[in-house]
Amino acid sequence: MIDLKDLAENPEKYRASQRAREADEQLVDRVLTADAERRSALAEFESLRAEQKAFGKKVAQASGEEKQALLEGVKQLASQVKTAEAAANKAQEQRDEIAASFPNVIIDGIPTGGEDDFAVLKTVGTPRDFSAEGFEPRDHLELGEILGAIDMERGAKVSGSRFYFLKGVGARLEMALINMGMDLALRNGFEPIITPTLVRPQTMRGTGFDVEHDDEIYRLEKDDLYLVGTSEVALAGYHADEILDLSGGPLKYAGYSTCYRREAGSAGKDTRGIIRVHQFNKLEMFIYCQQEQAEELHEQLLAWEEEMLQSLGLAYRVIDTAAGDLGTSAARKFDCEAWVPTQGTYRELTSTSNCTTFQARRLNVRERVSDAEGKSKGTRSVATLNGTLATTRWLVAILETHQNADGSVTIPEVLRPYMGGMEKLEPIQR
Ligand SMILES: Nc1ncnc2c1ncn2[C@@H]1O[C@H](COP(=O)(O)OP(=O)(O)OP(=O)(O)O)[C@@H](O)[C@H]1O
Ligand SMILES: N[C@@H](CO)C(=O)O
Repeated sequence: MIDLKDLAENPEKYRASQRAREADEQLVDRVLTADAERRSALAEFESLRAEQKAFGKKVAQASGEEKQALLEGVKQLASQVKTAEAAANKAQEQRDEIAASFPNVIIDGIPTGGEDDFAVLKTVGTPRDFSAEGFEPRDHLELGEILGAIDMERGAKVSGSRFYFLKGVGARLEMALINMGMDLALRNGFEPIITPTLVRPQTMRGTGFDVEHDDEIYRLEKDDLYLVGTSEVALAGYHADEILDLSGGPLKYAGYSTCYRREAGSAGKDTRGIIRVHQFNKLEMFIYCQQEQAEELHEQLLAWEEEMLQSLGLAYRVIDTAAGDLGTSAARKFDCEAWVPTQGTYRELTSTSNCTTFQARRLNVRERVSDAEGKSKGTRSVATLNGTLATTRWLVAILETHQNADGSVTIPEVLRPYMGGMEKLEPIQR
């Protein structure tokens, strides 16, 4: 949820944000109008309530015929108060609904426009030149099959398209990657956490998902529960309706979960292998912090993602996502895209978002504030941030980048301790 007081005081900032997102800037005026209507309906209700109270006193003091006459007025007033209360509640609901549809206000200076208007912030590492090495690289699925690591056919037999089995060294490689990421997170003060993957609608909505219209989300109708596409959802809901003590620094969680995505808008896209699947695993960083710390911690999240990518020997670039591709909750988002040799292009492996106070407002996560003398000044919203530390999709870049002409794959050194010291994945005999 945006800060409605700030919107009322600085409407132009919100209009500019909407323009940068290529979204409807008139939404600003609709929120302002809905808020004015809410205030006026509330004022009408309160004034009638006051009148009703005063009238009640008058009736109590009256007697006989005068009282009988006044009682007629009591009935009439009660009915007016009821109508005004219903109108005030409705106006409040309408204001809340329209305000909830307003996306986060962007951080000044990020690229404007849509999906293709990102800015490349840097490119790190050099893509491996297979033609110079004299062999044609195999794609991750071919490698996965000859290594006995990925089985798409049986995935489709059991669950349908975009499902797969990770097995043998494939299963081990993913676990190794997650454990390596978890160790990095632990070194940097994150608390490991395994989250629920089914959440209530209010948790989804609070995180910024439009459960009524988002086709990406799997829903369990009978139970009114949603399967998460990222543990960010459960981690954002974790401290809902709480007042946090951030005096000792930010709260940092490293959440591990399976993620589910319908990929409804991706028909025909990435149909081969495990780039775009309905179910994958992810290690997620999630931070609750003071508002002033959010931008610096966002850079830090990006740095941890880059540390993972670099230590695995992957070539990648970092992009600053354009406003129109941020999603509802983010004010700024950096993606890291790793080079995928057989696609001759960079593909997204990580995404880190600064959601400023947007999710915290919706989920009512606050902290206490005090003045310089330590006198309490009430509470205010915290900021939230998230970032990907490892996912199943990383196997695509790792397998393709580190493959050898004979179909084996050299395991990056940093992963070896997590794979019992193994140095190479060897093709299996079938
Ligand atoms: N359908 C999917 N299959 C496998 N991995 C995925 C999928 N969707 C997302 N991921 C992984 O989760 C990370 C974070 O998800 P995010 O929501 O940023 O993806 P996205 O923007 O939908 O990415 P893309 O459009 O490239 O699928 C991605 O960087 C990727 O590693
Ligand atoms: N939760 C974020 C970062 O992983 C996402 O899914 O994009």
